[in-house]
Amino acid sequence: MRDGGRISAAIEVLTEVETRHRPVKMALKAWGDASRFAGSKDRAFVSGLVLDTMRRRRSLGWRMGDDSVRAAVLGALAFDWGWALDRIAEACADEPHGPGALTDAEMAALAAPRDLADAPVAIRADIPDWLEADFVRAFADRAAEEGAALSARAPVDLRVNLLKSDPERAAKALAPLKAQAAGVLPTAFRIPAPNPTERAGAVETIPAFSKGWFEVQDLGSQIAAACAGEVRGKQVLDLCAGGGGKTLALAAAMGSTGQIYAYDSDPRRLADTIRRGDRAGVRNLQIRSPVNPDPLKGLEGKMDVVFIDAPCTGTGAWRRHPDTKWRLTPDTLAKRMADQDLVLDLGATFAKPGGRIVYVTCSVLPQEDEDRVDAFLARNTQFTLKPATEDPALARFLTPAGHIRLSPASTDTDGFFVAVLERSKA
Ligand SMILES: C[S@@+](CC[C@H](N)C(=O)[O-])C[C@H]1O[C@@H](n2cnc3c(N)ncnc32)[C@H](O)[C@@H]1O
Repeated sequence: MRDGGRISAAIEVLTEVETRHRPVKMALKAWGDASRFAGSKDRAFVSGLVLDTMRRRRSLGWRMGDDSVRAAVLGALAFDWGWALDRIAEACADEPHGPGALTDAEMAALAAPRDLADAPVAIRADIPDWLEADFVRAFADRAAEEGAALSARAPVDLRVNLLKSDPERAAKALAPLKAQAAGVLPTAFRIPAPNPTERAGAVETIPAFSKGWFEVQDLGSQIAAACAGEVRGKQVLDLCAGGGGKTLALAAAMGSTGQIYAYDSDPRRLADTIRRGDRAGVRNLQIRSPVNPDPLKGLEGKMDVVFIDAPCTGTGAWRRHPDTKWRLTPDTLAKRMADQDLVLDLGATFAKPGGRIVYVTCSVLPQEDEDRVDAFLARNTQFTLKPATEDPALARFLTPAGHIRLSPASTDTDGFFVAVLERSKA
């Protein structure tokens, strides 16, 4: 495909997403299925342009002085991809597949865009208006900067699985992917975000991946799992195990000692945990599926650690799922907050005296983070707040209140929140 056709395809997909409220993944797949002539480079171009436009949808509209999909796509080419005006004009005017010649207004906007510094915080942060107050509450005068960082492309992070490998051997295996040690944790590696239109190296194609030497896991998620502290020989319940990202990190930290129980209210999600656990060489995992009666029977009051990777709005992962940013509603946020209260109260029943709850969200919204913890502590007086980590390497991420708060702008990770709550010994 020529560039004009690719740009038209991106406009078509985004229009589908915005007018018919289709998830971007589905709209891209539908376009791909209907465009058998499109090669892998075309597909990477179109999906890259669609996602980059979605990431900065509002600020692109502001800079172009035009909120249309077409203007935002043209803005993404100019301001994010660094295309010169001539190149954009030529591609757009390319008959018969280009999206049509640039108008005078488009040329003027591309040549001299409006200054983003004059825009309201929600536009500079590239967030819906209704979330501006929450971002200001979370980040004060850095709200726009944090929102902008959540609108960038994300790197691919990997966790070396110590049950199967070690950082030195994994580094050699990962060399073809240009992965570098990420710092902070010795097991964390990072492949930088690819340039626009470039395809990221496929981690799954490295032979060491099928051998279970490493997992794809954001550094923030790895730090959150590390907040469980010393887990060797312990009884650990991963109450919201989902596809098993944290379960596997916890199991590796346990070094096949003690016992880890993985539960999720959605049994389909646990299927991945079983498969991934096998590949990773995990030997101390018990799946507690809700398809069985009373799946958590026998664990009440016995756990050293109850890990709660709570259902949340996922605002901290907007770099990876930019369409969820525009689909989020106050109603969904309220539902997630109710879910969080529920899983915290449920989790409390499994902590033994002196045991800990590790409460994690991948959201930066205080209503899902500090507020849920405060509400829990008010309801459950036998729990007290502890510093979220005792690891000196992670202490720099602690807030004055003792929580961990991570975000792309401040810690170069996805957005995460961690709080540790300890049950009294009596
Ligand atoms: C953030 S995701 C978990 C991600 C997973 N821990 C990982 O690292 O890959 C939250 C999970 O909570 C589960 N969930 C929601 N409500 C729940 C409940 N009441 N009890 C247990 N799990 C619940 C969801 O099905 C979802 O899989």
